[in-house]
Amino acid sequence: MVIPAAGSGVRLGEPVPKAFVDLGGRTVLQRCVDGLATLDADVVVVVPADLVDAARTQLPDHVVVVAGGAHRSDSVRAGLGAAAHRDIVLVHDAARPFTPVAVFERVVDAVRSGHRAVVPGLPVADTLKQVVVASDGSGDCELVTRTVDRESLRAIQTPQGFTREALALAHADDSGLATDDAGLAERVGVPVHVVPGDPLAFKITTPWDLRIARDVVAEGDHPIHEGVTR
Ligand SMILES: Nc1ccn([C@@H]2O[C@H](COP(=O)(O)OP(=O)(O)OP(=O)(O)O)[C@@H](O)[C@H]2O)c(=O)n1
Ligand SMILES: C[C@](O)(CO)[C@H](O)COP(=O)(O)O
Repeated sequence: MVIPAAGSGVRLGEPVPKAFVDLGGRTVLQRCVDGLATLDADVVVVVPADLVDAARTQLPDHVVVVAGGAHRSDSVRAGLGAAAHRDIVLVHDAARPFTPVAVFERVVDAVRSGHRAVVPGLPVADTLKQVVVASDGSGDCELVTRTVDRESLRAIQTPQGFTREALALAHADDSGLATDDAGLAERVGVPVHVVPGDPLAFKITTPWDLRIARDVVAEGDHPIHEGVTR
């Protein structure tokens, strides 16, 4: 499994890169790795180059740590270069530290059942509108051009699971960039299937997300805490 954790967390705005932000005495990255303890997985963590040594001291010895790149896709490729040769490879954001084990199991089961690329996703709850910059002098307002049919939309999470062949194909162009690995797979014609995600697999992206994450830790009521080393 590859854990991209080399982002800087611009939208979060903390003084340290997002994976190294404290969540109740453990970093985001440590909590993410803790949550994998019951899974049979070889773990490669990808961190900013100047934090490789720090990550090695903070993580269990069996975790391989490598330096990432400028974009998420570059970091994933760096991780793949150090990953064990498994038939199924998962890519999972460090920034989703509370992802329940059941989501990993759903993704892996779907790949085992014959799908080459599988992602967890949730229905979209909000009404979605497409906008353009208003050109009628209405100041900061944007102009709605249409309301999007949300019934066919899914908000996609990680872990994303692939056959080794499909993920290698997705990353064969080593300059390919996308916000997720499934996006690269789609581009090369790999069918991507969606299984149910979980609200606890939310990504810590903004200060609001960090606040929720700290509440989750303080309440200690999330399922991954059951039987998992904290
Ligand atoms: N060059 C990068 C960019 C992102 N990531 C990782 O990819 C995951 C999802 O990325 P995101 O949440 O967008 O993280 P950041 O890029 O850090 O966020 P921002 O865009 O706000 O800077 C995170 O675990 C992040 O550390 C990475 O390994 N290497
Ligand atoms: C991989 C990802 O977390 C799936 O939702 C997401 O695409 C990462 O990119 P973002 O730009 O941080 O949303």
